[in-house]
Amino acid sequence: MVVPPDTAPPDNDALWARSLHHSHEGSPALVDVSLAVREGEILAVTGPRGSGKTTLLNCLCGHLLPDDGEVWFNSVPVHTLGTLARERLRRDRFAWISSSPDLVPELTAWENTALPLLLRGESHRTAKATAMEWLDRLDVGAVARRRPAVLLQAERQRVAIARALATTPSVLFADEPTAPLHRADAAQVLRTLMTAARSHSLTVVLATHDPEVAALADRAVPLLDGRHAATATLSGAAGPEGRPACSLSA
Ligand SMILES: Nc1ncnc2c1ncn2[C@@H]1O[C@H](COP(=O)(O)OP(=O)(O)OP(=O)(O)O)[C@@H](O)[C@H]1O
Repeated sequence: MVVPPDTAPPDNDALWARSLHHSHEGSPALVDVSLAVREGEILAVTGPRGSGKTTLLNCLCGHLLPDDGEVWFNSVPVHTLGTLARERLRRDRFAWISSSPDLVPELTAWENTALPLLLRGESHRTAKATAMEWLDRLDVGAVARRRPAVLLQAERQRVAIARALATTPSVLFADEPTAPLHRADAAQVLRTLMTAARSHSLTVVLATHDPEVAALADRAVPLLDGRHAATATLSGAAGPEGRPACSLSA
């Protein structure tokens, strides 16, 4: 389906992007990608290495400004916001899980998990209780008082996931969230992540190259070389809920 240039973002879409273009140092990473993510939907962005998944997630969450195109979060035009407003949006409404857990080395596991809650203004007591609850759900409650340096990589990743979920964000961006975990570990962590997302009606945008991980999502948007991979064959095709699998302006 072609998105006409004067179309307003639909009310029931949490995230909506039109005709995104982005280049890294002159090399195109995203070319004319448009998509919509509904409230509470788990959307997988799939594709091989270098297909533009991370760049797309960064544009959607306002970390990167697209060279061209629009990104709307509810009724907020993210692409027009200044740096501070985009930082506030990411702090207050979004959470991000990457494939490498970027924990603060000086803080313990529970302090890392509580940090975004404290930055949002929650009390120390509430933030700690919420952090401990999520660390328990991710099976790392026992290491809550340890610093990242003495944790296993898999434990650090679970802490990073607990930190993201503890904020119950409006949108969770997860970029290969289980990449550093062994297969069985990854399956268990993904189940926890999906259960938490469903029970809290989180909107999730999940970048993955793994078809088994993508199969857990409600819908998948495949990228290849920065473009929607199915441009030629799927344009206008209905998705599982009777809407276009991905709206393209190409
Ligand atoms: N900071 C950067 N500087 C220069 N080129 C970049 C940068 N980030 C990404 N790229 C390039 O942009 C293209 C898309 O990269 P991107 O990381 O978005 O893809 P990806 O699908 O997430 O890949 P991966 O799974 O390897 O992370 C690739 O060609 C990549 O080399």
